[in-house]
Amino acid sequence: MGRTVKIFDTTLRDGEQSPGCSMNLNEKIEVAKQLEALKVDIIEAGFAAASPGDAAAIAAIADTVRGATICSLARCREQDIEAAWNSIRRAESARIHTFLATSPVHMEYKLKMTPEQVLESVAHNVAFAKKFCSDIEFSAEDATRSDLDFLCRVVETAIKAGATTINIPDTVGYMIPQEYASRIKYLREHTEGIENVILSCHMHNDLGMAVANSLAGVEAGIDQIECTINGIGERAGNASMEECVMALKTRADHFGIGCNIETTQIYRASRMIQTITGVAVAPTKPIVGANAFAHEAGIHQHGVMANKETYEIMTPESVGIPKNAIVLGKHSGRHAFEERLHELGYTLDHEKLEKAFEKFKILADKKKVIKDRDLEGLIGAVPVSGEERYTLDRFVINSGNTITSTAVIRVKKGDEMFERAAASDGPINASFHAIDKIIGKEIVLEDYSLRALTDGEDAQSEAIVKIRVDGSNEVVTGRGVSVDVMEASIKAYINGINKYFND
Ligand SMILES: CC(=O)SCCNC(=O)CCNC(=O)[C@H](O)C(C)(C)COP(=O)(O)OP(=O)(O)OC[C@H]1O[C@@H](n2cnc3c(N)ncnc32)[C@H](O)[C@@H]1OP(=O)(O)O
Ligand SMILES: CC(C)C(=O)C(=O)O
Ligand SMILES: [Mg+2]
Repeated sequence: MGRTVKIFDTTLRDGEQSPGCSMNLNEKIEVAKQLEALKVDIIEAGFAAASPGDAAAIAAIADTVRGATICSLARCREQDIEAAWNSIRRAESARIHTFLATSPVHMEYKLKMTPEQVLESVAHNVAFAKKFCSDIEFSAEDATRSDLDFLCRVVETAIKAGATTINIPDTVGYMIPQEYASRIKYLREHTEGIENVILSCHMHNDLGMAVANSLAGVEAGIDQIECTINGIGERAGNASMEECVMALKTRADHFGIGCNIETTQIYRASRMIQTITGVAVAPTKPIVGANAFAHEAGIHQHGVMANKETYEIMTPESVGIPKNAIVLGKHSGRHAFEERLHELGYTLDHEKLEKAFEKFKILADKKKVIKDRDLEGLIGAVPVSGEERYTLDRFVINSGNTITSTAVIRVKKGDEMFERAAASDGPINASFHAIDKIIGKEIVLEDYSLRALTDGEDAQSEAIVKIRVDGSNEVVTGRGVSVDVMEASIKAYINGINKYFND
């Protein structure tokens, strides 16, 4: 294979801009490590000027991750660029990514700048960033609704000022593949110096064409795809990494273009993002959805039994969905347990493995067969982030359709026990109110969901809560897993509270 494209992952920046997809420091580091395992070329770790928390997370990732370039976004403002540099400066390889909108509507109404002022700002700020860092990316925000000749001038200006990567984003997901390809062709033919830089695409999915547009861009000469795990991102999301990468791999006959991604890490990355954000992908989501490799119809099943290629264009193993060779249950030992975790992509240190094994045995007493989803639930998909300040000790709930629900909850904090009771119109509310009394803070429940992790009567439930503590701007995601729906819900609420205190 001749050409390769770089994969620029922006799960931690644009992905985190998805409503409800905020991540804390430990979670961002876990995601960054998984991106390292995926062998992405560039990790956009955040937007340093957005908040001290964002800047700290980028710096921690710059200190931790090796192999990938670590990048921070910055507006065309000196203070943003300085904040970006300060957060990435310790990375093995660092990039400042600065951007400015170039479409008439953005320039006039949002920036209140004339086209000439935009050109001046690009020249000034790219040159300013270049003083700190040799690797500079410039993005012309809303490039796809910008006047093409003006866009050529902007790109030329950025290149002259020192940009080494030029991104042509479809900020509002407006493009059609052929149209984007011809824009790229026009830019390549009418922009001085463009042959000396990396050309990048960054497509949004408002019309469901982010992946198709990225691939059309690559065919038209784009060298870098900006994308996110599970396609999370602003509004309808960004181009999904797993779809772009597997399209290039599966249709190598058509594209003849490779990338460095270790595709067997895709499934784990997808599960990790779902667990951390509490945002599940649709069962029909390509590559990573629960049905992506399931065959329901008789004719399909018959075909697959004869030869998988009748209905499978890629194998589940190629994206890291492991074959279920070992059945885990109450008679399984540490070796089989550890082996299965390995197959699922988890390597736990001795202490975490022992804790997980203990939990596994307790669960195996309640459930006949422990499935992969149960295991992921059990180890929390990512090793427990931060210290567990509060843990659930016990609960008693009284509920019915003709009575007010009451809950008595006992929570452990260090060596102390705290117990409170509360009444409400439902058992979940009553439990959460009892916990609020113990914590002594105002906690607003923004969202709550419950789903079965596996099928069958003894399935474990996974509860996800999104809470806001003490009027904080940050919504925290908590997660709890149990065969008992009430226990899962209470654990999720306590997990969210622990995360709030760990942030
Ligand atoms: C297409 C994208 O995804 S762009 C990235 C979007 N991501 C985010 O916005 C998340 C992080 N953002 C934030 O935390 C905040 O918006 C901050 C800290 C960056 C700025 O906050 P505030 O100072 O309160 O400004 P606010 O967000 O209300 O408005 C944006 C300001 O930046 C200006 N601006 C927007 N884009 C740019 C740019 N690329 N370069 C320079 N200025 C810009 C706007 O014109 C506006 O300026 P004004 O305050 O002088 O009117
Ligand atoms: C900052 C830029 C690259 C962006 O996210 C967009 O234009 O969508
Ligand atoms: Mg974007």
